[in-house]
Amino acid sequence: MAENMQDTTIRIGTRGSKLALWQAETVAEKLQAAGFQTELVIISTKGDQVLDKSLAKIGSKGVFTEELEVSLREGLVEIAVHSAKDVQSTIPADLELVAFMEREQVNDVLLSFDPNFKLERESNAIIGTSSTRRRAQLKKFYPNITTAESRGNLQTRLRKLEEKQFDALMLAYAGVKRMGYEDLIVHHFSEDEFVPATGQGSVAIECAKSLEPELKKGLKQALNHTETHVSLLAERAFLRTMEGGCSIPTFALARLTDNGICITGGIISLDGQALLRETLEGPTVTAEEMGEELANIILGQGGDEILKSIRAERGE
Ligand SMILES: NCc1[nH]cc(CCC(=O)O)c1CC(=O)O
Repeated sequence: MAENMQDTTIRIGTRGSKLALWQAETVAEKLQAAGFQTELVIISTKGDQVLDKSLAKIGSKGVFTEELEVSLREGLVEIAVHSAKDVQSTIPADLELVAFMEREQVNDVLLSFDPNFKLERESNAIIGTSSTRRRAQLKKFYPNITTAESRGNLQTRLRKLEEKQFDALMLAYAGVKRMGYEDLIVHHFSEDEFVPATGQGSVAIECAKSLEPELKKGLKQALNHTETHVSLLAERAFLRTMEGGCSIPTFALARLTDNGICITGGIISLDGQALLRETLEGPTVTAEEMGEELANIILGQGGDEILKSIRAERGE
């Protein structure tokens, strides 16, 4: 790292939830190890403030990111830390994603306070989730399950589980692991059936395009995980081409293979009845093209109709 960077303090913008803080602190530690000074700046987002509506109903893009992006633009922070899953597929032209942190295990899990809880195919349990993707996938693969809305941060959702508002709570393994709730896991969903949301399990670092190039380089060196980055390029290109947004049940998961990169992605109708899913393999240099191609295949197979009917149902 350049000598003159040793004194640079990186102000890190983050949401205030426990998970967000864990992620921001992990970023801070990595930056400190690379010789930077750091400071956390907590910023509340619409997604933190509006808790009585589902994410699909809050609707606007960037529910968890917009206020952080404003702070970048106003020069209040040098970087913003996001769950990669929460970052819109197209970010504003004056900002950029400078790094993706190494991905955690990507699958979804079920949490319950009843250690004997077993998820059978015929289960008629009530499962808490606030994700349209998870609800649709549950309807498809576990048709007798009822889902219940569970907005709020992980602690709030666990309280709802404790109050027995549902029998089990469905979450990303990554957040559960980071918060130390692994003891409550009663089921791991397969990532073949429950293909995760784009970016699940990775942390994305955003900055202003105008940040000094040397500093950007230093940040990238300290924080970026190349394999994760390539996978997320493919997944985000898929999402961008699908124009999915966070409340549409699209999904995509890319992984590096011996020969290149493999991406699986698709879309599922809200009632779980129509599921489109395809896999492409190719060289890593074509990661983004593959994401786009995969989306075009899915759209051509009827994905465009599924998107249209979801938007019509919502009155968009
Ligand atoms: N929008 C909520 C959100 N954003 C990131 C995570 C978990 C961590 C991750 O997937 O990286 C979660 C909670 C969840 O889906 O269970």
